[in-house]
Amino acid sequence: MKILLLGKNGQLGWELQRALAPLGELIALDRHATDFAADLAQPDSLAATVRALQPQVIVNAAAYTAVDKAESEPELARTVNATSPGVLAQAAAEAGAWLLHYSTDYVFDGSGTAARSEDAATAPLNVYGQTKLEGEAAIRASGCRHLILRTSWVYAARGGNFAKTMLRLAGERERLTVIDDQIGAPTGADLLADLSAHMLRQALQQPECAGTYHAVAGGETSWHAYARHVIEWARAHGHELKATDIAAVPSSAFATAAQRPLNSRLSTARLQQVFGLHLPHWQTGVDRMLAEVLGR
Ligand SMILES: NC(=O)C1=CN([C@@H]2O[C@H](COP(=O)(O)OP(=O)(O)OC[C@H]3O[C@@H](n4cnc5c(N)ncnc54)[C@H](O)[C@@H]3O)[C@@H](O)[C@H]2O)C=CC1
Repeated sequence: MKILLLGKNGQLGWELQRALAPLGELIALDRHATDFAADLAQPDSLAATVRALQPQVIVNAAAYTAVDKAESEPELARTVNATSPGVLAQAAAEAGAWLLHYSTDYVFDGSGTAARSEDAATAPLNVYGQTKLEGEAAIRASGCRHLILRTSWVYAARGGNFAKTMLRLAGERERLTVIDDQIGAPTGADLLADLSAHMLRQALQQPECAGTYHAVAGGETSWHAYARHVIEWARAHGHELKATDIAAVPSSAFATAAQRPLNSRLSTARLQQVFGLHLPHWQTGVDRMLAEVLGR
């Protein structure tokens, strides 16, 4: 089996290179690939890449993920997050290939406190969420066999992430202020990549598993409790940090270009039921990432 992976160097793409490798011949590209066009800002070039490579599976880990910047670059965000996934989906439909694609909790408005199911009404608050939602719709409209995994608060050991930023700030300052009114589940790119591989393997055998799934780690937290957890973990493992006061503040204390949903709780009942997979608690993955990053 031939698998085409786009966006190979993002948080998720990097982990997918590992997780998808045992499933078949993996061709992993990023936007600067020279042999085959793989820049999602250039939708017209993508169909030729699919036709030339003839993959049985296309995995799209590429996305415009700069949530605040998207407010001032809506056209580029839309091209990368909606138009190009639609082109890939059309090409997949024509080739009889599967498309595995990722979306976000930001397709919802985050009202209330309940965990949302896949069928809950969408109402994005920002350009990024709107373009990701349009990408989902384009994939469904293409008629290709697909899996769309909506995830949230993705982190990875490689590259920058929220936990690393908190550790750096906690080393520099006595007082940190962190938002406590956005609730969600930090989800490791490694977990998401492993889920992807398992789900893909089953879906290839059972095409009726195609569809949209919420894929996030277990449990829930706020950014504030997440930051406290990270700092306490580091202290418990012998790291000296200056910060003694981790103050909880509302989202309104931080002015950002894009509005973010307060309630990012996603129900994973469908994923667990259809695929029989277990979603470990978010702290399990974060602790593992911290051990990797801090070398303990
Ligand atoms: N990071 C997060 O907190 C969340 C991410 N997601 C979704 O998960 C998926 C993976 O996200 P991450 O790995 O965290 O993002 P990332 O920002 O780490 O990686 C995105 C990748 O897309 C590539 N890319 C950007 N523009 C491109 C273009 N024009 N052509 C080709 N490649 C391009 C980037 O170079 C990068 O390698 C995306 O679909 C994202 O929308 C969903 C919810 C939360």
